[in-house]
Amino acid sequence: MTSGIQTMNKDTILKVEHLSMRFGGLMAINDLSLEVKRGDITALIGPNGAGKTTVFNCITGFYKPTMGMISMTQKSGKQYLLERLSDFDITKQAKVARTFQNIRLFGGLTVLENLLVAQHNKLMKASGYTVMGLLGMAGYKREAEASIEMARFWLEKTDLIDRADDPAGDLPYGDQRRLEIARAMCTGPELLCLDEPAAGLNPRESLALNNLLKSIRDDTGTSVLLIEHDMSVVMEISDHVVVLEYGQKISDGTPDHVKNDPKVIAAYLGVEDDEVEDVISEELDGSVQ
Ligand SMILES: Nc1ncnc2c1ncn2[C@@H]1O[C@H](COP(=O)(O)OP(=O)(O)OP(=O)(O)O)[C@@H](O)[C@H]1O
Repeated sequence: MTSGIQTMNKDTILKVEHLSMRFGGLMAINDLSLEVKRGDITALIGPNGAGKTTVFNCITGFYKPTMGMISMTQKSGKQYLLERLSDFDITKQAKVARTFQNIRLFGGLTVLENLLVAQHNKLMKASGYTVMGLLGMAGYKREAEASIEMARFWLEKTDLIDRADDPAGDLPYGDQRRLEIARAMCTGPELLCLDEPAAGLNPRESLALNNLLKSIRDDTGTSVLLIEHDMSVVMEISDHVVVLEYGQKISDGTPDHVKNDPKVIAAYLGVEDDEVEDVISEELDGSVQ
């Protein structure tokens, strides 16, 4: 895991500034600022309804924020203001990919086809957007081979190579979750946003997911932003954790820092800050008896 000092030296890939999102009378996100460092796994955590998915939806263009700025800086130095782009361009130009809380694969297509469809934009560009291009151009053939190679790489990495020709909908749940991540990686993202990737996984699948995410960070340099309720996953793989409650940030730092932050303990136990000490000692007394 990355030390705090190394993290300070990293540059910022995503900067969320004064983000607010209102749904009618409900302020789901209220003046939220946070940063994601390049090459880190950053976890966004918080109790149910804290606003985590809403933040994801603002970053990935599914919602237009009521206020605030979301800037993404690519490795090349190119910058994008995500709140001004469509969801399509956030993936295509800014290179932000995401998965959803509820799996959204093409269940009737094979595992391999799901990974090839993800690379459709690149292939169409290589064809010059013409049928003749599809049929004859050398550039298209090269790109098609590269797409298959990319799909094969991620099938191996996610341990799905033996299921390549099976319909995605036939895979067990844990395999489908990994396929979603493979599909997102096939778009060549610089930032990968994962909404509850460990939800519904058994301990063996959860361990495989941890290893996959660490390998995505370490071997490809892709930055990862994840929402996760499973604290064993968050504490094991994150370099940086941001905690939300009622649409506001209540803690931000290393996993150790947030784990011991009284505000976070209070949020998870559902008590006021000044009652935390009492509740913790009561819990300890209870566990000793
Ligand atoms: N499209 C919407 N319209 C109205 N209210 C919404 C909408 N999306 C989210 N909300 C509300 O915004 C608040 C934050 O919801 P959100 O789904 O972002 O929380 P969350 O932290 O992701 O929760 P969970 O952990 O349960 O997924 C909730 O009160 C939710 O009901």
